[in-house]
Amino acid sequence: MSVLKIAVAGASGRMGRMLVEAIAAAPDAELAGALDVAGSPHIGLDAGAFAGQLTGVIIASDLAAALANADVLIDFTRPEGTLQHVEYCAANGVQLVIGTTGFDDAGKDAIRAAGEKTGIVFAPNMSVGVNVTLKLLEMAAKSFSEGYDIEIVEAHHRHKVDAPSGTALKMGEVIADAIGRDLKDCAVYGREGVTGERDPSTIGFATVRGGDVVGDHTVMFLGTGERIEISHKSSSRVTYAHGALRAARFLAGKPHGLFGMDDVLGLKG
Ligand SMILES: NC(=O)C1=CN([C@@H]2O[C@H](COP(=O)(O)OP(=O)(O)OC[C@H]3O[C@@H](n4cnc5c(N)ncnc54)[C@H](OP(=O)(O)O)[C@@H]3O)[C@@H](O)[C@H]2O)C=CC1
Ligand SMILES: O=C(O)C1=N[C@H](C(=O)O)C[C@H](O)C1
Repeated sequence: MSVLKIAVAGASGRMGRMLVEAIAAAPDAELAGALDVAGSPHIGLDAGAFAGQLTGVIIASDLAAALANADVLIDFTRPEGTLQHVEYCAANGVQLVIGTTGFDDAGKDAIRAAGEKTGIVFAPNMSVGVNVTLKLLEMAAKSFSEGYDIEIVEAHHRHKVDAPSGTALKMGEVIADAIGRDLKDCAVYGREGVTGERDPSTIGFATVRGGDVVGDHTVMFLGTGERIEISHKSSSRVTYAHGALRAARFLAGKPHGLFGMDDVLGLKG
């Protein structure tokens, strides 16, 4: 069995810690590097220290050194950090699994361009459940395109820095595509004051932040006399970590190309 050598960016973060644990538990994967930002108090610690299971890999801030032995970098950090990593990986043939959310259009374009040089899986949510939910939403949206108002509600922990979540935005995009709308034209991000009656062509978003909510998403199709709700709730970040590992395995033998979790999970079409 060949062993996949994986480096983790944001190794001391909520997802980074979970990824280090998941890699340690996987028989076909090995932790090849652990990155964090220069100045982080976690630089110099063993990457497994948070889980009480030493890995022998020290958290460092030198990108080239951390990636020297890596086939793939798994990155759940912040857009500005991820984009630096993307540039380096594209130039040096390191594959990437990107879970970071909150990119602007220029950031997404940079990732698209990097996909011509190295293999990349880029998805705002790596859980199997959310990606199957996206398929359900595509189907539902086609049936509820007339006479139903569409609203997306998401809730996350108090530490989350971007809103709406990348998953909520992806849900909006999938629904808009399915019914021939452009999310850029029809999204409404929150309401306040005298808003007037609801425009039926819009897709509304509402954001809740608080406590330790791992990640909840509900799409409502609100009609006359009935309401359909499609929900996904994460109870542990392990589901994202396992999805990211599946994405890293999927990239083996793919020298370039930009892929989504629908490619990884065989959900396309
Ligand atoms: N696709 C998916 O399935 C999922 C995506 N996410 C996304 O992943 C990202 C991280 O989430 P989470 O782990 O909760 O966040 P955390 O804040 O817990 O962790 C972020 C990590 O990235 C590091 N970091 C911050 N800024 C930079 C930078 N400029 N360059 C390099 N590293 C940096 C942080 O270091 P320090 O602490 O020192 O600042 C920390 O180690 C978010 O965008 C989130 O939305 C989260 C869960 C699932
Ligand atoms: O920040 C998080 O925690 C999460 N972020 C992702 C998002 O923005 O959709 C995925 C998941 O919801 C958890």
